Amino acid sequence: MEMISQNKSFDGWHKQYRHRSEVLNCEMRFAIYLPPQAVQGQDVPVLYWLSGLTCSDENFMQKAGAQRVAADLGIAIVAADTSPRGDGVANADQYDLGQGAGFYVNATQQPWSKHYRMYDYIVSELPALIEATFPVTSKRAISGHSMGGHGALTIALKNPAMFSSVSAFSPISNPVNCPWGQQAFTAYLGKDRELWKQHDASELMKSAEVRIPALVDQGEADNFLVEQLKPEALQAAAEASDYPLRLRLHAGYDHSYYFIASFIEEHLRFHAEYLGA
Ligand SMILES: N[C@@H](CCC(=O)N[C@@H](CSC=O)C(=O)NCC(=O)O)C(=O)O
Repeated sequence: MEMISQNKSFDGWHKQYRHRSEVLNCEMRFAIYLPPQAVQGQDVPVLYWLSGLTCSDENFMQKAGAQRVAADLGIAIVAADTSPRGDGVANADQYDLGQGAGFYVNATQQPWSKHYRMYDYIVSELPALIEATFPVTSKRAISGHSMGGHGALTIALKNPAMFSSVSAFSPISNPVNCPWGQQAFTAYLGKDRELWKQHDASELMKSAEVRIPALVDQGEADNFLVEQLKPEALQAAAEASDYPLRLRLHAGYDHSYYFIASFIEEHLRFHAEYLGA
């Protein structure tokens, strides 16, 4: 693993690393924010952040403004990339499939299955690397935006013992019923829609047996809201299964990082409560 940048921030450090991923079969990059408590030798809990379509490890770290509160609370933040990358990695012409659009699933279909195993990368390889390398505890939370909100919710719902809480901004809440999800799941998982449901937050929430606290924020002026995001499906699933979901709608906010920056402090404080930070 090689460090490729570091910047001091709120008495902690933002660092970017390059590493070889055995799961994804390519070189990957991630970013970590280590709060001052970690710099001073204390082991701290970790929030994993999953970004949306077209993003890398950089969007959240540069735009969300999370470092001040993470420093205050003593939480490390790991921002993953959104897909495998490189010249030898399959890609597509559009922004919502292929590199930058891994959808946090393990692809079973050609030509994607050789590299696109983002589910295993986020659930296994990346946390193992982080916990072996940095001064962190095994207390974890997970959050994300849009495609990354879908990733955070589905990964937490499928692995509730791994995370103490989950949150999302503007998640793709019901991918089996929206164009982004249908396109990605057809390409990565094939045509069997029953298999898609294993990666659909609304479907998973209906039948969740172990329930970790969930917070979702959604802007009402989001131009993807009606066609792609469908938070009403998640709300209905939570009501049907009595899931502890807090879904908040915010007038005037759109899909951008201006929205995320407005509410990230509340998400960090929500996670801190369950992380014991
Ligand atoms: N370029 C596309 C829209 C891409 C986009 O809006 N990406 C969002 C995530 S959308 C869902 O996963 C994003 O976070 N962009 C990066 C940023 O820094 O804002 C288009 O033209 O429609």
